[in-house]
Amino acid sequence: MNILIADDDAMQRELLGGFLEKQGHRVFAAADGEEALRLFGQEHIQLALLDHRMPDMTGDQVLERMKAQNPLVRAIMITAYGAVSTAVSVMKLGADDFLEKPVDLTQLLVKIDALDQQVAIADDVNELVQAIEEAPLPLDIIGSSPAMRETLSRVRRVADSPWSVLIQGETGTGKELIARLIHLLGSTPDAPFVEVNCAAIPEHLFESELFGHEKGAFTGADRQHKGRFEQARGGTLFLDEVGELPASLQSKLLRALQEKRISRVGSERDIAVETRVVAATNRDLRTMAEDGGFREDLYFRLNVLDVPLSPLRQRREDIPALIEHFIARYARRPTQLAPEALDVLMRYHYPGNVRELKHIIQRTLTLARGSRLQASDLPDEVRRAEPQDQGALQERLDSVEREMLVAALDACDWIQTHAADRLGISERVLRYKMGKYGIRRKE
Ligand SMILES: Nc1ncnc2c1ncn2[C@@H]1O[C@H](COP(=O)(O)OP(=O)(O)OP(=O)(O)O)[C@@H](O)[C@H]1O
Repeated sequence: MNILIADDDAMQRELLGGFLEKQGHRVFAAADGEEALRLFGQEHIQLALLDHRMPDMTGDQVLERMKAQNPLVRAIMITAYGAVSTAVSVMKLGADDFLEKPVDLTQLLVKIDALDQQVAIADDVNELVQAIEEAPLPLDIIGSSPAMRETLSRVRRVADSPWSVLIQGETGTGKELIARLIHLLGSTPDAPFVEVNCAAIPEHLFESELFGHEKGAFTGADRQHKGRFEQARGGTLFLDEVGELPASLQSKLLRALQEKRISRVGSERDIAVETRVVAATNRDLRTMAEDGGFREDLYFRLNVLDVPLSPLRQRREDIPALIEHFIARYARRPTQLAPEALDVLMRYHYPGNVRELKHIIQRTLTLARGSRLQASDLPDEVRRAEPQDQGALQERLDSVEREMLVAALDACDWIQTHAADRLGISERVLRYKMGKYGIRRKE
């Protein structure tokens, strides 16, 4: 096993390390929490032996962070002699076992043996997860920022299920692309992917567009017509801009989703439709549902699984790769980007997100004279855009947050559990934020 020992006592590290190495394990030793976390990030650690009391962090704080990176890591906490209550609490926090100091080496071996099987299972699961996360995507989707990686990992997890998915993000963030990806990674990638833009279809045509109609159902219905629901049978129906769906149709859509049956306009007959629904919106559908602008039951039906997409200005790390991608796709000859042009593009705030960046590159490629795109080739509104004063914004947000925390604590007589409840956050998050802003009760 690869075992990490974290203990500020050098003698203890050497004693345990030497002993475990003799048993055939690979040992990594750390003198404090920070070093332990660094090693954990670099090495494939299967078991951690953590001293509960270290100068910079407690063992359970270290373990909590390790678990955030790899929830299946195994850990034995080493506590002071007689500290049974600590031992119980560290087990609650996710350690598999504990040992009291001075560590009895025979007992240590017994405990490690007991964890052997679990380590093997954890390794298998991690390998599987990694293979899924790293499999190539069937579409060209650029994004290695943490936000985009999180989105893509979520997509991989939800794609294979039959449940409805709601993709939420500003205009141009790639919602349609993600919907197609969900379809292609799903269980019926060869079945149809049918799109309906709920904002583009006039209300009076909507029902027949979605559910179809029989010949003679209304004036002008000179032929039978299959609706998009039926066309998407066995595959995916993508409801774009679902927030724009008129109220009268929301209930009809809800019925179709609940009963998995539709009827064409002008027909009494029900038709069974096994269609997966993926919806997208740039509106805040939850607030709309709360305010009565969107049926709440339909919102819950659509939002069984949700995939949020961040605006491009919140994942600027993706901009260079996206530019490269669009240049490769649209340039007619080898083209480069001058560093000053990249600077300008990195600073711009992209209200139209990735679509806007794509249009900027297309436009610049058409108008630029040389094979090197200069800052002066970029559209005026991009060059002239005020740099986003992120520092100032963050400062304002922080000061508002701090004020809210203090007000809640004051109102609750500084009882943290109550204040956390009032703010709708966990007590742990409250404590973290109090630490961050140095909030202490005034004497
Ligand atoms: N991560 C990405 N990698 C590559 N291309 C992207 C990415 N995200 C978006 N695009 C491209 O940007 C354009 C806009 O994407 P898309 O139409 O999916 O956005 P949307 O969120 O559905 O927009 P709207 O809300 O206006 O319907 C498309 O040409 C798409 O291919």
